[in-house]
Amino acid sequence: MRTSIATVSLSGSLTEKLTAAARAGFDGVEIFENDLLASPLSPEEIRARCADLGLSIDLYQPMRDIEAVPADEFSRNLRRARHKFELMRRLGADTVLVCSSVSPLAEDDDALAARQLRRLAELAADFGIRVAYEALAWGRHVRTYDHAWRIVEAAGHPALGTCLDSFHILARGSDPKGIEDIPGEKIFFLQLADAPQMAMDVLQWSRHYRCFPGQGGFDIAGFLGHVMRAGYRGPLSLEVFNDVFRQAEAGPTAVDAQRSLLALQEATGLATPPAPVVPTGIAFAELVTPDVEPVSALLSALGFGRTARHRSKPVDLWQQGAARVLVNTGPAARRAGTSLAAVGLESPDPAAAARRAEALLAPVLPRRRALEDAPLEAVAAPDGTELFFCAARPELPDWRGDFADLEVDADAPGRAPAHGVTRVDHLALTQPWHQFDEAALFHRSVLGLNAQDSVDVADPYGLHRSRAVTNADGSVRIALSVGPAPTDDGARAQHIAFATEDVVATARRFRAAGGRLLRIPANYYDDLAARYEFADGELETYRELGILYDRDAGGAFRHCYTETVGRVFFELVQRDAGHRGYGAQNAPVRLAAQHAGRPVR
Ligand SMILES: O=C(O)c1ccc(O)c(O)c1
Ligand SMILES: [Mg+2]
Repeated sequence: MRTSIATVSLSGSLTEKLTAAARAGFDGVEIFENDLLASPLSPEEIRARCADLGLSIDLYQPMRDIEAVPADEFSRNLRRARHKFELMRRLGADTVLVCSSVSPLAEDDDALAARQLRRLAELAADFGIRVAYEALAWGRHVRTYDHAWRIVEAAGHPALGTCLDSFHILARGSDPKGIEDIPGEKIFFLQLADAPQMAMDVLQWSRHYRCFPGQGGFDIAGFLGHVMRAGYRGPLSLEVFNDVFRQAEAGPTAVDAQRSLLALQEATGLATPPAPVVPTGIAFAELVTPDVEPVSALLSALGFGRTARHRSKPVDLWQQGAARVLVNTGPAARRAGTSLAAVGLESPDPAAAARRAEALLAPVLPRRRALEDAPLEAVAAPDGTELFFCAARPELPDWRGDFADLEVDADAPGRAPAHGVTRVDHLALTQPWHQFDEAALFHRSVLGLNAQDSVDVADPYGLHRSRAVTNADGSVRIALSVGPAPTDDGARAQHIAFATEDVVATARRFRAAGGRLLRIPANYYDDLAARYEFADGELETYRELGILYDRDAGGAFRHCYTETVGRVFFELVQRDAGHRGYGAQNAPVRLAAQHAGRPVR
């Protein structure tokens, strides 16, 4: 279907918004009046710019406080409307949105509203314009879509129809099934927005927290199903008022928006992009570092062995059990400092995974490879992390073949789980402040992972939000989080959590090998003692080592942390099979301990 986006959803000047919308593949736009008023371009120039960019102007909006008012007020409203219709003619826009009145002058009189909207539609028809009447959730008298439709029906004019906006309908808890009773050709326009579930004033909710479909808590796919069954054939248009998107760069926001519509159309059967190929494991995590000594020291103390070296690049493979860490000291390291730059995802079909990613607008990365290297398909996540799709099947070319084995003597740490690390439990990636919702949608739609609920985590200097995305059996877990300060994205922490079946034993071996664990305050253990009953000596052991403890219905979660190198630190995790969390309970204590251990900012 045709896709459209309201200019209010993107940041920047009108020109920047239009350019971003066109580049992201939108077919049209809703021009918001404020964007036009603030633009130095004339309506004719805006029209020409849109035409050059291949964008149609699908809607002009909003026209406010028109209907159900005293006669003298209404004649002033008609005068105002005539001005706007003349403007729309210059702009080449043929549909205007009229939202239900919030004016104290408006009367609770549907017959009057219908008569005046009919009069407005007659005037609009003279200009070849259609009027789409929308119920604002906070309208003075008209707040529901069925009420707005009753008035439109009573007015009975061909140039008057209704505009359905998913936010207004779902935020009020209206049953969207009744949409199917509206004739499709009378639904003149459809606006889509999602929002996180919140208990707050609906106007504030709408003006600050709307997000793209799939990023909030509404069933937008179910909603769209009703609209399609009603027979609507106009564009799918996004109208998102959001404090973060207003500040973020328009280009990436527009791509995020288009991705949300692709995923939505897939969910409603309106489009069939290549199916998701869900990753089946973490093949490797790749660190880049200009400072290889502390990274090597940490990995050695954790029980990893340097088992292989890339044949043509300055990249070493460190391994323990099925946990593999690539340490890259090449040019990227000098740019980025020590950071987690790439993740190898085991994929049952890497080529199909890449096709899916491309169809969902993930930037496909050039294959940087030497002649003999396995051709790895890779895309960039919103935070810049490179995701490699690695063959999980032995008969396909494998990244591992690019590495030549190093001599590892029988007793040295290496492939055997020397200190008890068996695999990667999860990766934790702090996102740039404005990309949290985008990141969750990206990992769900591009990779086919499931997103868990978002949790708030208090840091001494602000609030973090964290949301995990996982595959069904938990062999791929990525914890996405966002830090407190909008400008403070210089130090976005990242960590790799390694699984062990005995965190106490692994932690002890780590310490014996010279590793240092993050110190946790005694108050934390006093609180643990109050909350849980432990076996004799168990709590004392945790206290001694700095092991944190959490529990849910599925079992226990025990974990501890190493010191930080650059942006990166490591975690050791002992997870009972049924436990689904990541120690969110303990994260404030961990964050405070990490702040205490180094200067803040
Ligand atoms: O917040 C508003 O006023 C507003 C205006 C126009 C719309 O289409 C809408 O959904 C909300
Ligand atoms: Mg709207």
